[in-house]
Amino acid sequence: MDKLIIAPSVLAADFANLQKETMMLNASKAEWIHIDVMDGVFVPNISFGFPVLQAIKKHTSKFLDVHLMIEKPERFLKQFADSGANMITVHLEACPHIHRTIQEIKDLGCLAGIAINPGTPVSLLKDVINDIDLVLIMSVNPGFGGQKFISHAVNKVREAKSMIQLTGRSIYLEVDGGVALNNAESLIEAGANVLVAGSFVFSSANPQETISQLLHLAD
Ligand SMILES: O=C(CO)[C@@H](O)[C@H](O)COP(=O)(O)O
Repeated sequence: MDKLIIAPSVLAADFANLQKETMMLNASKAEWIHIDVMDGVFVPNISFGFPVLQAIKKHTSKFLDVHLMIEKPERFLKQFADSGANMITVHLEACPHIHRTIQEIKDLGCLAGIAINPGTPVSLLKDVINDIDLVLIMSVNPGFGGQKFISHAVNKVREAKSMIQLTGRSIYLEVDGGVALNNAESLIEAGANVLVAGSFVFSSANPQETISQLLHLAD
């Protein structure tokens, strides 16, 4: 099995104490911090943008995994890269010229990821899989934290894993939405190597311990 990475989603953090929450993640075993950007158009919710990313960047050296749930993300790639993104993931459904968008992300010095919604087949990644660094399988319909995990995502992870193996390249396989101890094991078994967890981490009594528990599933 590849090494497992936990990427807590700060969408579920206490925004009034973002510095404290970031410090808590710094002291945890989470290697990445997941940043959910929503525009109220691609998804029916608005979260935050550059100032929040910059504020988090100021207090961490962790890998910042930026998930853009926005229409035409190519308009803002440079600002996200300049604000501290290490990975920029865009939605296949939101990009009319996906290949160009991937190239732009890479030219900015970031890793490039593609996310697909629960209703989007994995097979649509076939023509871009060789160009990307990460596949993000959404296990909820994007827009909100705290939703119920859609179990079909496990089959999609398995399918994406096979597609990745055929490339012979090392590509992160991430799952996002409703991830918790009761489904993480099946996701890991199916081939996921990055787990995003928002409410499960931040609503727990001991978020650092919860992150460690998720990581131990891969032992
Ligand atoms: O992108 C999204 C939601 O659209 C996610 O990153 C959620 O923020 C994950 O939250 P939980 O489902 O883990 O609470």
